[in-house]
Amino acid sequence: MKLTRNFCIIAHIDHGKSTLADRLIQACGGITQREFHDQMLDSMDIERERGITIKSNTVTLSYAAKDGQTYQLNLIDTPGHVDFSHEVRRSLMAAEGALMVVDASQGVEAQTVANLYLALEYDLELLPVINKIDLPAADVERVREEIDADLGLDPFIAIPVSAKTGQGIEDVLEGIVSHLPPPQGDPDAPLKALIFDAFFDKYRGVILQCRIVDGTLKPKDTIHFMHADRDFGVDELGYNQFKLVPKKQLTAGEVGYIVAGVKSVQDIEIGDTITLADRPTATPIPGYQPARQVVFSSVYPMSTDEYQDLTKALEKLAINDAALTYEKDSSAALGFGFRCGFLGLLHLDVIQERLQREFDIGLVISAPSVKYKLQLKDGSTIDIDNPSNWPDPSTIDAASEPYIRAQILTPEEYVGPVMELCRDHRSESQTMNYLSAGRVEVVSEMPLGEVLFDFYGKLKMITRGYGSFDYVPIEYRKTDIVKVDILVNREPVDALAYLVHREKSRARALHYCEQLAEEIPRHQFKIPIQGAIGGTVIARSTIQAVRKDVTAKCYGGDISRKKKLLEKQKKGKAKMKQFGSVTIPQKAFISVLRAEKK
Ligand SMILES: Nc1nc2c(ncn2[C@@H]2O[C@H](COP(=O)(O)OP(=O)(O)OP(=O)(O)O)[C@@H](O)[C@H]2O)c(=O)[nH]1
Repeated sequence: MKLTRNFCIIAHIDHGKSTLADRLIQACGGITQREFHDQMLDSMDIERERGITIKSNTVTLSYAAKDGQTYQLNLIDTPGHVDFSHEVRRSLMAAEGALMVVDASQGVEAQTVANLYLALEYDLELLPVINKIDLPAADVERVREEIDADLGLDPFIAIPVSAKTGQGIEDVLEGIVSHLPPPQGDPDAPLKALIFDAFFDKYRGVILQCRIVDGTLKPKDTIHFMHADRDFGVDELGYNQFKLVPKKQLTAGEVGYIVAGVKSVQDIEIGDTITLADRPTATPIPGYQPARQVVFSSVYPMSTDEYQDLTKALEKLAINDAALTYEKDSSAALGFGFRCGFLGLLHLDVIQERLQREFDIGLVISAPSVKYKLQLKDGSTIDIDNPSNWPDPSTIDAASEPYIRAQILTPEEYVGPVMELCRDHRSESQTMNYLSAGRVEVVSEMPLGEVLFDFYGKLKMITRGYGSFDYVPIEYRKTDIVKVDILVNREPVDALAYLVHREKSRARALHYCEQLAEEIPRHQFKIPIQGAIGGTVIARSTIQAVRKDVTAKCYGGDISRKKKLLEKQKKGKAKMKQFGSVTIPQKAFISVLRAEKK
């Protein structure tokens, strides 16, 4: 155990966590140059395109240090986005130390601080790494000052590196060995191990990633999941070295994989403690938190023929993503679909893209919503995340919605606009802390529902890209929420209904109406589009009538051209939805929601 180091890399998004991980792996000969390709740990296509690490992966490296000893380094990768903070927590729980990467040109940002707090919560030893020193804008001394003043870490142990050129990588490996502590634990005690991740393999079922805290685990042992209260027999265990490398045992302090006949990640709970069924430990590892879905949205296939495909696709995605929940939902306008729960807006985006890209299903997705708590006049309380379940307003006594504490770091000159942005998004309190190097931390308590749509994009715009943002959920607070219906030709399109604070209801309804008026083609009659609360119309626009003959310009002469045009029109129709007598293109739904997210 003295020769083992379990560590994570934490960083603000884009500061180079994945690139540094790749470099460390390469330096330890974890993979040959030929096999090596950039962003090794980001395996999914979408992740690679977006440059965001979503599923954590772990890898065991062997490092021959300058002291003549060979160390086993377990690098536990962590996702880099607020949506996945519970996954970050689990990774941190599996480690004793963390490399805290700070970009030498950007300095400390919101997620650097948020990650620092998380790491301190789990008592991790931190080793600061100043990355991207090859950049002309790199300012290592300024970043050292920030590490001291803003993070409270020892600036003199910070290691300057370039994950791009490889400069300083050896120093990082030496720093890991000398600065981060080895694990502790008793190999003879009853088994206590943390399941910190899991992924699904077509041939082997679920591969569990675990950190053994105490005890020893061997093939053929029966493991017991303490929170899920389920037993599984261990078929195989070993180290993750890009390939799964089977071993005879995993023991206290080690990190490795387990194959145990688990069929779907939904069958177990990540973050759970496993122990031996016939010699259990008395208490699970503390700090367990189940994944929390905070954003909900309905997903419908564009064409009802695709419902089965959508069902299968969601099943497949959920097998590998324990944080995705879905249940049957139906809409008068769109037919059968699913109500899905997500960790945040990015998680929703990723799932939506995968459904469309990997499974090629045309989708209509309703406006994302948070979960509201309602106190009814009959004394009961209900949770509502779906506008279609919104009760008659006269039965509601009080409503509350989830609030967050948002933490924004911005250069001083943008503080005014940032505060204004927060106020525009119903911020209830704002405090400012002046940091080093002319930066300010703005802490604001505001509704989660307000940051779902356009907050992050606007923040980036008003701070010219320098502002950064993170948040933690805090509590539910009283609110005044209304349900807005969107009516096309006087018929409500239920998939477009949304829940919103009364103050914001008109502006959003206007936006919907205008957007739909732009996207819905003219029909042979006039189409009113309205936003309404109950029976009261709060916004409206109109699509004028037109009579359109697509073949008119063919002078009747060219038959094949005429055919082609009709064919084209037919194809176009496949992407249209019929609502009463009005045809709405899929594009219209998408653009209403898109514009909202910006
Ligand atoms: N010039 C320079 N660029 C770097 C260096 N390290 C990383 N980058 C670049 O910075 C960008 C972000 O790097 P990533 O490794 O993807 O960052 P990350 O922190 O893992 O980002 P997420 O996975 O999205 O959390 C990429 O374009 C890298 O090529 C470096 O040392 N020098």
